[in-house]
Amino acid sequence: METSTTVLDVRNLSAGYAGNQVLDGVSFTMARGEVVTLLGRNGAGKSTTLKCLMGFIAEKTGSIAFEGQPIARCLPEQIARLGMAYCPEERGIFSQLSVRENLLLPPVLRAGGLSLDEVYALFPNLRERSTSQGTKLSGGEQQMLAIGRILRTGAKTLLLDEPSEGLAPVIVKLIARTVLELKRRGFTILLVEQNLRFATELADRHVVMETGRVVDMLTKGDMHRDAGRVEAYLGMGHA
Ligand SMILES: Nc1ncnc2c1ncn2[C@@H]1O[C@H](COP(=O)(O)OP(=O)(O)OP(=O)(O)O)[C@@H](O)[C@H]1O
Repeated sequence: METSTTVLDVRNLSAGYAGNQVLDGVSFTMARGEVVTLLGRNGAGKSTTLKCLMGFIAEKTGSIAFEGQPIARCLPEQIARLGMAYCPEERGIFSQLSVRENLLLPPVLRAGGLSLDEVYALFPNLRERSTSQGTKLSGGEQQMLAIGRILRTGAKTLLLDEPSEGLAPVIVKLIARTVLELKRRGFTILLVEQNLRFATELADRHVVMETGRVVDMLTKGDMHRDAGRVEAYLGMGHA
C-alpha cells in the first residue's frame, strides 16, 4: 500500500534476459529512511531486481513507482535525476583515474549531493588515497569509492549490490557503520547481501527471494527471534 512515506513501490515486476524470465512477479515497498536487504541464494534474481529499478533492463512488465512517479519505462539517467543511485557488484571504478577523478565523474544531479570534503569526511581513507589510481586500491577502498561516488549525485535512495563481498571483516564493519550513518542522515537504502550477519546488523527489513519471487518478508525483530527461518531459505545450517 502506498503511503506518503513510500519511496519505492514495486508491483508484480517480471523481467528477463533475451526471453529467459528471471523475475516472476516481484512486489515490495520501501519507506523513506528504511534499510532493506534482498536476501536469497545465488541466481534468485536479487541483482536483476536492482538493475530493473535503475532502468538497466528494458525487458520487464509490472509497475515501479519511485517518489510517486512511474519509472518502469524510464531510462537510467531519468531515474538518476529523480534521486536514485546504483552501486554495482563489480563496483565500476575507472582504473586509469585517480580516486579524486573517479569521485568527480558523476554529475551532481540534485541539491544535497556531498562535496568531495564531505565524502572524504565519511571515508578518511579516500582522502589519503585521493591521488592513487583506481588499480592501486584495495577491495575495501574501491567499495568506499563506489559508494562515495554515488553520494555526490545528490541521490537519497541508494541501491547497493553486495557491498561487503570479498572484504576483510574490519572493512565490512566500516562499510556497515557508513550505511548506518547514511540511514541516520535520512537515506533510503536497498542492499543485496549474502553476508547474513552484515545484513542483520543493518537492515530494518529483509525481503527473501527464491527463483525470481519474493517468498518471505522479515522484520528486524523476526530475524532476531527466528534466525533459522531465513537460514533455511539460504540453505545454511543444514550441512
Ligand atoms: N546479463 C545476463 N544475461 C543473461 N542471464 C543473466 C544475466 N544476468 C543474470 N542472469 C541470470 O539471471 C538469473 C538471476 O541472476 P541475478 O544476478 O539477478 O541473481 P542474484 O540473486 O543476484 O544472484 P548472484 O548473487 O549470483 O548475482 C541467473 O540465472 C543468472 O544466470
